[in-house]
Amino acid sequence: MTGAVPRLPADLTRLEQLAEQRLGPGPVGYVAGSAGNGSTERANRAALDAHRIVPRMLRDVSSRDLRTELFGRNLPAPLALAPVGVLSIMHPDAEPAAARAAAGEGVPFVLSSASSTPMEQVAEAMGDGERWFQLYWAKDREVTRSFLTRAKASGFTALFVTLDTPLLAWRPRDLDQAYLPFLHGVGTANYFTDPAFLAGLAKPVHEDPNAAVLHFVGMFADPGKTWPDLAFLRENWDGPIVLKGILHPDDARLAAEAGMDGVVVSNHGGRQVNGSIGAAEALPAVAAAVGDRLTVLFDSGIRTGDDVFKALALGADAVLLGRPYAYGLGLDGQAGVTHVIRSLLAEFDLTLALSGHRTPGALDASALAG
Ligand SMILES: Cc1cc2nc3c(=O)[nH]c(=O)nc-3n(C[C@H](O)[C@H](O)[C@H](O)COP(=O)(O)O)c2cc1C
Ligand SMILES: O=C(O)C(=O)c1ccccc1
Repeated sequence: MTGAVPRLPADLTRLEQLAEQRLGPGPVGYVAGSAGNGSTERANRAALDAHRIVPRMLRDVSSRDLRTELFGRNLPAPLALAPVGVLSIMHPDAEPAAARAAAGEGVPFVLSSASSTPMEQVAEAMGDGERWFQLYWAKDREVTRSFLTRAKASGFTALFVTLDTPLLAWRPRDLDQAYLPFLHGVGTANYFTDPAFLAGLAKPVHEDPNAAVLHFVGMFADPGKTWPDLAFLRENWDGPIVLKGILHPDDARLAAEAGMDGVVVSNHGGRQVNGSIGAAEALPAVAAAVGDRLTVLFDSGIRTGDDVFKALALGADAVLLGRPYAYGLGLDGQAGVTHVIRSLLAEFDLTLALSGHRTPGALDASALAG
């Protein structure tokens, strides 16, 4: 044995508890926490657990192929890392470390608008690794336009527009601990380096950092947006656009009508509308409504390889992973994220094989009971 950090467990569901033991209560509380009394976070798990896999036998699973095409890109597996803001609260290496781990495995990294590292630096850390940019759609149109220009110039190929966070939800853990990272300027890196954002400040950031943070809090998202506003994004982004936070099949249809390329069926990991439907409960109806027209991605509650299997069987083309990689980062930096990606995909590959399937595309509802 070398080094002080023990190997991370093969059972990824143990990471949250380990992170609680080894990292500070504020940061871990922020990542692990959810909205309200946590009933939607529990519903996410219950919705996945309610389905059971019904394995098939004698189907020659000696070789499997996890490769998946998304938005015209050939990926090694139906997996990407979800946009998670403020990652420097987990580890000083933050987004560049997580992004390097993703790039090393060929897995796309979705960079949050609220990252603790400017997008240009994350892009540089990734080399030619596949990167997608998550947009918090700001009130200030020039900031949005500038973000799109910067993201394009930095090699981000797809745009993920998060619709479920026009306001931050009531999150009791953060309120009780008085822990809100962005009030200390964490998560503002893309804004504080943006000429359009800086132009909106009365004084430079170093002269009045509190005013700059308050300006960020007041403008990073916009509860006034409606469906016709998507035309602005379509005009200013020539790559794929994916709407994140879709739960209703009618919203998925509206996304298709607005010329979008995909949706992420997600409730933000239970961090926004407490009391809302478990994300996996919403997946079949969304896939039935738009699966032939749009790429359907899924997140919220994925913890194991069998969860990936179930999401694909319920109609997703691929999944995003949120909290588990943030814990991996917190516990062991880039190596921790690599561990999480490899473990999840190895378990998924074995679940696929042992259930009698060779490719992700072979999965449908007939693989499940319940
Ligand atoms: C600490 C934290 C920060 C997040 N920040 C963002 C963000 O900046 N943008 C976004 O679209 N989603 C954000 N999310 C939501 C994730 O992209 C994803 O939807 C969610 O974590 C998936 O659920 P899971 O954590 O159960 O895998 C965040 C989630 C966490 C836990
Ligand atoms: O915490 C979150 O879920 C989130 O989406 C967010 C929003 C703004 C800043 C940092 C994270």
